[in-house]
Amino acid sequence: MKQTQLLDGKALAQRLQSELKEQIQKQTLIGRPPGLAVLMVGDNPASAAYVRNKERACTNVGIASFGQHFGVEVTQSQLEETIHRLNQDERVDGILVQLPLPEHLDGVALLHQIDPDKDADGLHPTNLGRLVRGEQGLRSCTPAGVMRLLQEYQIPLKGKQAVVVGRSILVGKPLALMLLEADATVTIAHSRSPDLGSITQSADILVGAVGRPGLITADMVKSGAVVVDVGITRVTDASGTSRLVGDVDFDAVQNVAEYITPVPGGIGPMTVAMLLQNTFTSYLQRHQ
Ligand SMILES: Nc1nc(=O)c2c([nH]1)NC[C@@H]1CN(c3ccc(C(=O)N[C@@H](CCC(=O)O)C(=O)O)cc3)C=[N+]21
Repeated sequence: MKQTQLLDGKALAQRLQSELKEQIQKQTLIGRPPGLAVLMVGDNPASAAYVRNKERACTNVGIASFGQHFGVEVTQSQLEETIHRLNQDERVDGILVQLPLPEHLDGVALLHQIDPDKDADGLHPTNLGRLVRGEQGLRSCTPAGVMRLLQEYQIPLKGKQAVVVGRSILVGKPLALMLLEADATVTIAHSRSPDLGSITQSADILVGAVGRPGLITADMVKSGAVVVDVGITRVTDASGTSRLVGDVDFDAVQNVAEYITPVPGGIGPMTVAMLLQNTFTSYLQRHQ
């Protein structure tokens, strides 16, 4: 059997971050570094770990962090006021509300309050609309990270069959549009799609973006396909050790796929790299 090739998101993300660091060091005319504000609510340990990762990555490349961590008792209007203040704050180029939020808060309403030009997550309706229209705009980080990784390995997309499993606003829907923009023939499948395997079998590019470990098994993958695993679930085994697993049964699928992303070390680090990139892009654009 031909050896599968890893799509090494971790290595590419590291390279992109050192390139970004150099670019930021060269921006002396603006007189301040780019700034990113990550807003987090509550004490979800996974979210806290991601937020720490993002802030560490900011420090590494020279982006100033204006993050705030709120207790679960914070109100919708307190968060809205915070966002309005950050919208006005000249030191801040990117604002991100870490999801998921506690039940009593309306995350969509918060997204609407973010200045679209500071929407580092690319989730404001204006930026999603720009994506639908094929206009320039800030793009959601995870799907942008998938596209950048595919580009790096020169995976052809034009005229290829792409199947995205998952239809979330964070990943599935925007990624489908980006693949379409790259001239792939795109199918979006999801938890209500009957006979998922027969759909995924047609994929030259197969993306798992559901968040259900082991959903994509080897029999669902066409020989020679490019398999991208966006799902990241933390599981704890019988001995009590926890680890991250994707939607793809990696051990079996690597015998069928030509290219595959690992979890961890695949799309996760690319998401962070794209967040930093978006922050830098809006920093430059706000000073043109
Ligand atoms: N507004 C918002 N925007 C997001 O982009 C967003 C979010 N909310 N909520 C949660 C998800 C999840 N997410 C990840 C980012 C980095 C890694 C990452 O760096 N993962 C590493 C491992 C990290 C570890 O070991 O814990 C890897 O896969 O190699 C994972 C997941 C961003 N998300």
